[in-house]
Amino acid sequence: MGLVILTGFMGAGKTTAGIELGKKLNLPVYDTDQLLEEKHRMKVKEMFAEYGEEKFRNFETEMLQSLSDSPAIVTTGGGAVIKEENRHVLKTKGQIFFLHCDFDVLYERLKEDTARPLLKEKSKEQIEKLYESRLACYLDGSVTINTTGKTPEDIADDIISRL
Ligand SMILES: Nc1ncnc2c1ncn2[C@@H]1O[C@H](COP(=O)(O)OP(=O)(O)O)[C@@H](O)[C@H]1O
Ligand SMILES: O=C(O)C1=C[C@@H](OP(=O)(O)O)[C@@H](O)[C@H](O)C1
Ligand SMILES: [Mg+2]
Repeated sequence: MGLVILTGFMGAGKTTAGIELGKKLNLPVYDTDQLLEEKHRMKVKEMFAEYGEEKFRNFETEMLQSLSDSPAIVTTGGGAVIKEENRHVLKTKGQIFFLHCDFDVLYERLKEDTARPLLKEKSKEQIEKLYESRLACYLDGSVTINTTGKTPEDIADDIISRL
């Protein structure tokens, strides 16, 4: 079976749906941001502030490479699939599901957020540009799950029906 990997833009509900999926499939759930926070003993936001995005991306690549391919749910950070190298690693370890969500819905979830460093001081238009620039990476090698208007439980059920 390998890993069941959730990707998608910030706010798509990867972390939340992954927890539901783990409960339903009785599998462990690993959130790569949480693993990085435990390993480096600081929040993602602090890693960006202390080391910058490039170094955070290197930490993220190391983390993805270190994942075992034993059955588990892996919820990634929204930028984990930007690098081709990372997409390749994920494809070899399991099945990738892209949680697609309409941008306006995502924006409503993200507009008050202060935990995600990439949103800081960005306009709606700038965030939408980032979303659009990443779409091809999310689509690469993945099964798309349309999440707009669905609960985390619905999303987990949809993923299970495609396993
Ligand atoms: N299916 C959903 N419907 C409505 N709100 C959701 C859904 N999934 C997640 N959320 C909410 O959206 C926000 C972002 O969810 P999160 O799981 O952290 O997304 P991600 O890990 O993809 O960035 C949280 O406030 C969460 O409670
Ligand atoms: O899209 C991104 O580049 C990021 C998404 C975040 O994870 P979520 O997608 O879980 O918010 C986190 O990894 C970091 O803030 C960078
Ligand atoms: Mg998350």
